[in-house]
Amino acid sequence: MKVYKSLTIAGSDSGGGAGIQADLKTFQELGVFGTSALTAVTAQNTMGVQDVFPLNPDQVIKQIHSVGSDIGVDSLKTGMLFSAEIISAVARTIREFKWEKLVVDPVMIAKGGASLLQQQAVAALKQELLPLAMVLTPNIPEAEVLTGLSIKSEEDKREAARKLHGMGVKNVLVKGGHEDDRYQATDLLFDGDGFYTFQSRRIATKNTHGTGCTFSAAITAELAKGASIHDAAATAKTLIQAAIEDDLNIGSGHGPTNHWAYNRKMKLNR
Ligand SMILES: Nc1ncnc2c1ncn2[C@@H]1O[C@H](COP(=O)(O)OP(=O)(O)OP(=O)(O)O)[C@@H](O)[C@H]1O
Ligand SMILES: Cc1ncc(CO)c(N)n1
Repeated sequence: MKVYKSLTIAGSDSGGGAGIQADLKTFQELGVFGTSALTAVTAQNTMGVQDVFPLNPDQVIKQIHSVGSDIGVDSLKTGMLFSAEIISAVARTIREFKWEKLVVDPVMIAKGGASLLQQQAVAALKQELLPLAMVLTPNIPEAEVLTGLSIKSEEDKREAARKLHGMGVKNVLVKGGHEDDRYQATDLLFDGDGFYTFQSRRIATKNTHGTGCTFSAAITAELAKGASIHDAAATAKTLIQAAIEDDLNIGSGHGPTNHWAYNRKMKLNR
């Protein structure tokens, strides 16, 4: 049996809903062996981020080398990277290993408003990491920071996606979770040629902690198995919909989604 492997380079969420924990659970749900390189430890729960302890770039790089030199990497994703120094070191290492199936989730701010990326690191993200990305998955506020555009309409989303593609990203997937739409959650993919939308019913819930991490981890796992970006995005959208729908209601703030809901839903639909 061929074993597919995905690596996540991201922060730890002690609350288990986002970051490395969400990524590994999602890889598992999609039948992919998950490995990780931690960039930071956060003390975090459904109420917010209580503290952030970044690792130094050498500590991050050593973990990536340990995984890359022995276990192997079919695809990888980045999440919380925190500083320009970590971004530069990670970009250098990805170039060294010549990994191509890279999903960059440009994590900037946690739900409660805590900063997961230093402001001065945005330039490094744009210059060093975006040109290596096979897929970039910004939410609307992240797409605004990266492009300097204000995104209010579907056409604005398209313009932002075109601009990000111009920065060297092969496929741009602008997520619609933050949109002011009561009925639909619509994600937009631009592959350099055409636009594709992935739409679902918007679920009325406060328990959406880690949706972005889970969504980009699902894309990463599907790419490892050889899926096209279009198919990977479709699977990720189905998985995140099932995970949000199956409300766990953990904690008293923004709770996590259910990372094992997808397979159960697929079995029921069979
Ligand atoms: N209430 C909702 N109902 C259905 N789908 C949703 C909802 N909120 C988000 N999504 C979907 O979840 C995925 C992640 O989108 P979102 O824009 O919330 O990412 P994010 O802001 O990076 O998440 P986070 O920072 O909380 O991890 C997208 O596919 C989006 O359409
Ligand atoms: C560690 C970590 N990564 C990403 C996010 C974004 O959801 C978070 N809240 N925490």
